[in-house]
Amino acid sequence: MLTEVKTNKELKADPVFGQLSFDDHEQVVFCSDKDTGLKAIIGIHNTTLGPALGGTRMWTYQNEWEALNDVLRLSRGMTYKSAITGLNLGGGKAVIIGDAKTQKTPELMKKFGEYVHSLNGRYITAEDVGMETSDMDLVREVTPYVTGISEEKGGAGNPSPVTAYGVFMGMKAAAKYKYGTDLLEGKQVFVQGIGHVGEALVENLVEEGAIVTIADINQERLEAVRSKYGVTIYEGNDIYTEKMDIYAPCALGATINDDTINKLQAKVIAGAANNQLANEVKHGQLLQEKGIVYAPDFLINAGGIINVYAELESYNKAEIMRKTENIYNTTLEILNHADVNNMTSNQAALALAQKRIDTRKLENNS
Ligand SMILES: NC(=O)c1ccc[n+]([C@@H]2O[C@H](COP(=O)([O-])OP(=O)(O)OC[C@H]3O[C@@H](n4cnc5c(N)ncnc54)[C@H](O)[C@@H]3O)[C@@H](O)[C@H]2O)c1
Repeated sequence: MLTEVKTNKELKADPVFGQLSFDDHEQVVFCSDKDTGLKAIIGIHNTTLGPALGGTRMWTYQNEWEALNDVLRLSRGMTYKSAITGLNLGGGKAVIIGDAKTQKTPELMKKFGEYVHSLNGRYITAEDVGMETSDMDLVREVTPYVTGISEEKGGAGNPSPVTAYGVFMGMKAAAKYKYGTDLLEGKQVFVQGIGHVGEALVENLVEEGAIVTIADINQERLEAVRSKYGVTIYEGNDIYTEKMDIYAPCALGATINDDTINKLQAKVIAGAANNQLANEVKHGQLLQEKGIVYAPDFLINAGGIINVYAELESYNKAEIMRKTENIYNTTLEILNHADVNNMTSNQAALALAQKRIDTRKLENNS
């Protein structure tokens, strides 16, 4: 085995604890297995409200820094998502470095499951980008600490349609706040990313009579969704400059950034992607100044976690949908709270979530 000592200059300073996104994570676990090619990172941000639950993402990260930053940002987001949704869950997330299309094997998934199991339930996994319910079924073979498994195996099934319904509810609430009506009929909505959630959102929007344009990097999916729902495929070069009422980011995060924010034509942003604001404080504030209503991502995309939580708490589909529909009320509450207290919607949502965590911490310590 070869090892190498690097100088301080060659080593980037404070790669884990020093990252801004580290934000007091309780635990970060690096998982590696030579035989299956597994390279994964599990982030456990906070377990005050319960075990850290969050999906596993498999993605072709440019480098390990990007993967680490992603898992830290995502697991922190899960803490606030569960807190604001009223679930007794903490925040965690996992990333697997690699191409889900070519590198994901049953052996790799089971090895990953063994790492999840080694945490004894402090972290419970589920699916995220690059994962299917069948992958969670494989993980289930080696650990009980997994949700999002198929209905045949006793799970609540694919959470994506429920996530999409919650996003739809959040979008309607944001429209109500901006336009005085939550009817989306006739509204120009751009859905960026028409994967599991994006497609189901398109279905909800088309049913309501919205004018939907879709964008994706996968041409096959674009054609399939167009022919199924009769929507328009975006053919331009820069979606951010297009005239639209509502922008629904349903691909990856950080699409609201220094580059895009000044071009954005939408009056409402409501989508499924996690961590849409590249910088929560700066970009949240810029959106507010531009009069763009931002429905916080971690608030409106909670349908999926409500769905998988049902597997732990044994509640039924009707209860899942009732809780998800309530995202409408919470979004309106947050937008009004932000307005009255002169804060951004993201800050208002974070504050409400943090309050619940702080209260529980006090109870736990007393
Ligand atoms: N699945 C859920 O229940 C759930 C729950 C909460 C949050 N989310 C978040 O919602 C987003 C979508 O999740 P999903 O399950 O639909 O994932 P998915 O992998 O099924 O779909 C993502 C889609 O985005 C497309 N895409 C990737 N990069 C793109 C780009 N630059 N421009 C346009 N399209 C691009 C992909 O081709 C794919 O079709 C993710 O950010 C995920 O973390 C999902």
